[in-house]
Amino acid sequence: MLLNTEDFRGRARRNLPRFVFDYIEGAADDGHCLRRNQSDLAAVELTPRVLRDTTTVDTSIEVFGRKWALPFGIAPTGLNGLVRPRGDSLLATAASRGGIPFALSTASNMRLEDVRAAAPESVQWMQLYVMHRDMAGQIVERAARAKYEALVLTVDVPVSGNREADLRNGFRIPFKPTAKLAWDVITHPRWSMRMVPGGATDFANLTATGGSGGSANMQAALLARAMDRSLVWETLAWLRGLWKGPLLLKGILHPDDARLAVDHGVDGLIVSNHGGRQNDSSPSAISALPRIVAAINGRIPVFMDGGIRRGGDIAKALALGAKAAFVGRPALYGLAVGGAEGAEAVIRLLAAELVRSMTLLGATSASALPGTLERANRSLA
Ligand SMILES: Cc1cc2nc3c(=O)[nH]c(=O)nc-3n(C[C@H](O)[C@H](O)[C@H](O)COP(=O)(O)O)c2cc1C
Ligand SMILES: O=C(O)C(=O)c1ccccc1
Repeated sequence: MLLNTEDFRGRARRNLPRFVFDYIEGAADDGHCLRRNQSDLAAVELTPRVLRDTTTVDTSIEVFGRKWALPFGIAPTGLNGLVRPRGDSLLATAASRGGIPFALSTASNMRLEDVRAAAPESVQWMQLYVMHRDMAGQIVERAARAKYEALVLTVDVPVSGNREADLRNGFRIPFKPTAKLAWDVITHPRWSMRMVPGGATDFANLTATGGSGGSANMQAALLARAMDRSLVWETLAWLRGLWKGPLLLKGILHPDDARLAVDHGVDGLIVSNHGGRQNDSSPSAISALPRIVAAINGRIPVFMDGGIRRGGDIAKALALGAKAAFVGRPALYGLAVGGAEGAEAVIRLLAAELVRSMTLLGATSASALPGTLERANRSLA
């Protein structure tokens, strides 16, 4: 029975070749940061308020003038086409059915225009990696034309984190097929067969989110996470010139960086340690959140991701001041288990858990959740 996201994780593990599952699970170094994301969420206490009318619980929020049915979205993840062919459009479809936003990674296996076409009416954001500024400029221009509504610049990958499982599996650049990889693929025939009609070529065509602009060099740079390391705060003016919509920074953990972001005209922040995949000594996202919320003091919306596995975790993020949370791996578990339907099932599961949590807490709207946080919350001391 698939009762929770952990059940989906177990099923995904069986369905996927080992190198794909390990890539999804991938954490930096010893996985301390990855585990911290979840253990610090587990330690947060919310104190119920009782005898409040909870006949109706409203989970919706408004972000940049758009309504979200639920206070969470799907985080940008690269190489979704490895999980399922056309994985990006399947996730976009699932998000659209759930009334939540989908963020497309620069490292998508599909053209950004095609992903937008899968869910033209729903909220879709574009995540940006800058390997080369010309290339980034082209992606931004295309994203604007395809009506992506916000641009998310990820700032915590100046270089790839050290993912030793990927190295051991031979899943790296330069890519060399090995007997071990071949065995991995052969022993997962359902996955392999799905890849045959086009998925494999999708993957071979990883084109920096869409074809035209992506030279072979750029693709290799993206896969190796070889980013332009000369990006600095002043560079944001260049992006602001290219992109007129909301601009967010993803991967902020230090309150001083949060203040700098506001000073440089950024419209939103995603507090994140990249799901524990980058710097292993980083604080958990949930523990970094309150200090950043305090530094921002309501000037721009603050989002978070990292370790969300239950609807109750979303309630905790909102209680600590996040406007909404994002989920990375759980959406991929759903995708691996059942395509768009599987991802939608994960969204519905998290939604049902969230509504139950809010009802138990006596919070009938997202904005009521901070009130369930007691001053003397032991877990936040
Ligand atoms: C397989 C995988 C690929 C990812 N690729 C990207 C990416 O291309 N761009 C990005 O900004 N973040 C990427 N992330 C980070 C996610 O956006 C998000 O920060 C993280 O997954 C949240 O943690 P969670 O998986 O515990 O929910 C990736 C994460 C995973 C698991
Ligand atoms: O693995 C990741 O976390 C990630 O951000 C990424 C970057 C480039 C290509 C694929 C994934």
